Amino acid sequence: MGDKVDVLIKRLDPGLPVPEYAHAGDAGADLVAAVDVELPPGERALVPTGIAIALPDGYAAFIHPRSGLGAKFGVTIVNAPGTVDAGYRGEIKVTLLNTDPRDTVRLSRGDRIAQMVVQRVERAVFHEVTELPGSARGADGFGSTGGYRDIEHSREGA
Ligand SMILES: O=c1ccn([C@H]2C[C@H](O)[C@@H](COP(=O)(O)OP(=O)(O)OP(=O)(O)O)O2)c(=O)[nH]1
Ligand SMILES: [Mg+2]
Repeated sequence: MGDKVDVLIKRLDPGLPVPEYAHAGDAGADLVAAVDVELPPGERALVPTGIAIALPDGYAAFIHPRSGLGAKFGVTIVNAPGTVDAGYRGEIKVTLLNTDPRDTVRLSRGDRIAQMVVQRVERAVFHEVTELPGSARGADGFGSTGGYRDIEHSREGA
């Protein structure tokens, strides 16, 4: 196990558990929904988790989707990964999105809906320049290295 960092946590809803890592070595601690949530196809909801935290300076927490919710039901997070700043003392909330075009997804209070990764973060000092140093990639991006030609892509009815 790597370094550990102490994070203060306040339960805003004593009926819910504090976040837990499911296994030793997991990067993300699971967050639960504090309320029942119904997500019709294509809809999103801002879901409270019942917790607030205080991270040390130099850290942030990132709210990532759970792969199982994504793979089984198409549920993801609109602003993934959500960023929780070290100075934020409000309730952590998760912007769930149902990407499934047909099925409504119903989640219950206490269901694990997201995972929180606590990381050390650097603060940049920005130095404005008129010319940036050269690099191997330069301005290439957005598929410049290829690999997309064999991907099938079509629109219904077209
Ligand atoms: O998934 C998220 C993302 C953010 N937050 C909280 C913690 C974060 O510190 C605060 C602000 O987040 P962000 O900076 O991403 O949102 P913003 O739209 O830029 O709001 P603000 O103008 O308050 O910075 O909202 C969450 O609870 N969940
Ligand atoms: Mg912001």
